[in-house]
Amino acid sequence: MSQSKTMNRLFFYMKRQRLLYTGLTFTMLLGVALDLWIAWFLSSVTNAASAGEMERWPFFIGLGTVVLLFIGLNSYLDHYWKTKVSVNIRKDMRNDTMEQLLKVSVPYRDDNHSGELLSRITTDNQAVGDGCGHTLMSLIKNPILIMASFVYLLLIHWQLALICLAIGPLTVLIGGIFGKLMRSNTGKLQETLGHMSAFLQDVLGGVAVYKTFGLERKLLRKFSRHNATIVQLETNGGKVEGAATSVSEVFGNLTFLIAILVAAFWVAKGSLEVGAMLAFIQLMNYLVGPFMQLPGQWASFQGSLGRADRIFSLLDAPTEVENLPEEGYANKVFSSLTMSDVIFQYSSSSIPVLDSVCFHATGGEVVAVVGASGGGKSTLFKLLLGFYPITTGKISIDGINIAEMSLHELRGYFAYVPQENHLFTGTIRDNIADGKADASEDEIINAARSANAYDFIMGMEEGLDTQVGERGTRLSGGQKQRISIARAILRNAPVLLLDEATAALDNESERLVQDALLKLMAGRTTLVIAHRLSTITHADRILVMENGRIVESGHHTELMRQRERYYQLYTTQLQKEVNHQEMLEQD
Ligand SMILES: Nc1ncnc2c1ncn2[C@@H]1O[C@H](COP(=O)(O)OP(=O)(O)OP(=O)(O)O)[C@@H](O)[C@H]1O
Repeated sequence: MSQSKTMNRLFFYMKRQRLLYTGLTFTMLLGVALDLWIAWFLSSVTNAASAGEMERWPFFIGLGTVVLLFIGLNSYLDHYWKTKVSVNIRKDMRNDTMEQLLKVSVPYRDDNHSGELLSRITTDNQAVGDGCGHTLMSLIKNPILIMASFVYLLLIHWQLALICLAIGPLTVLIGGIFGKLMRSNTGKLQETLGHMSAFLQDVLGGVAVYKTFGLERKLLRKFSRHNATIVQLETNGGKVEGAATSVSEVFGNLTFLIAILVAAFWVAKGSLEVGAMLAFIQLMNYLVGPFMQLPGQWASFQGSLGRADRIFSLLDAPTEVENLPEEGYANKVFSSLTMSDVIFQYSSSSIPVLDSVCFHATGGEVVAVVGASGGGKSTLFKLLLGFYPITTGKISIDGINIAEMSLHELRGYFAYVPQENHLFTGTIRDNIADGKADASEDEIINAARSANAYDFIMGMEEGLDTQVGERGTRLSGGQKQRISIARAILRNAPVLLLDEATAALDNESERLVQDALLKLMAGRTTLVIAHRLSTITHADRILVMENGRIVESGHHTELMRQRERYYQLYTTQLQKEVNHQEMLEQD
């Protein structure tokens, strides 16, 4: 994104803080005036001292005290308002980024690691906020202070003032060169930090795997590589900043020294008062100091613009919806679902994952989808949920093409129990209540009871208020599943999408989960991806999927009679279970 475009977009956020910026303009101008006043004060006191005018001392003391109070108050407001501007802009951007993260399409999420996206809302957001507060205000104040000091210097001694001004073009040049270098370095640094945070998220989420596989050293080595790149880029940044500072310091101090020597020469010649020379030195600080700071500040602001680019590229990402849907909405009526000749392929692949898929399900039916791994079963669910647009064919619910429905309306038909039950950090109550907005206590308890979760919840010290931990790590697999089922019960949507868990549970836990599922399925149309075929022998219809095609369809007995693909799958699995049982008995 071009720099002016980024600035324009940032300006949109800054405009909302116009009151604070107005206040900051006032404190900035007052700050400049107070700085100049110090120079004037220095000159007046020195000249009065040289002239022996001691009677003016009470006036100087009184004035100095009042102005000091002003300086204190102004400095407080200036600092506070800069921080407030930065905090407010960060808050607005964080909200927009979070809203966008919730709206982006599933394909976009497939292509972008969550850790990487996370850094946009954390470190990038921080840097942009800082850029719009302290850095930006210094970038505006410094040239004003430089100009005001220059005018004052002109009034004192125009030849000296012109010598001081020689530093100006040089600083602009340094700022231009180093600012560009800094922006490019910051961009690379952010990218690497993003990769590192993605890596960290993966590692922290896989504690059991890295501990049992002994991957600690390997992960540390990988982390060290990210770390080394960061060190390299930060060191480069330090070099660029250091070079900018040192070049501007050398030239700044050179100008300062030349001007002082020339001023002292004119004092010696009698064409400049000592007081004026002191004021001159003070003003030189206001002129040279800001000039020297400008390249660094400009470089830092460029860095913030680089971070803003990253946030805006996320804000521009394709979204599924314009507005976030209403919370916990579920349709109550459903009569039929039809998939006709659906062909679908993921953008990253050239082969269709689903190929001419057709099926029909009516209200109250249980349809099981079975087949070898990678056959396209989960993809079928993802298409029904509208996660990806289909390439060819049609999916309709109650006779309406889902492409013509809002995603909100479409998803209102479904309750989803995924294979890996995702619980959000919070209490058991919060997680169950996610099924329905404003669920009452009774509704939550009834859902927990129907899901066979109530007894174990009440057995816990804090009952429904028990914290589930990160992604539910404080609960067992079966407990998580039952909470997930309770959430789906509370949602009370007419179609249930059930991705049967492959993880084996012990017999008792399995019985409780199966019983909870039967209660959840009662009165609902259910599409179930089944991995253990023994659980779906009573399904109204079984679809056998292979390489993206439905190769067989019918009732269990019918398919067994045909002795084809389903028969093979079923008997193979049955044989495996028998072998497993025999092994256990021998042990
Ligand atoms: N987001 C994605 N992007 C690209 N390809 C994908 C994506 N998700 C799945 N696939 C591919 O699509 C194919 C079907 O995957 P899918 O998850 O639908 O299979 P499945 O039948 O549910 O398998 P399983 O029983 O192992 O869960 C696989 O080859 C998989 O690699």
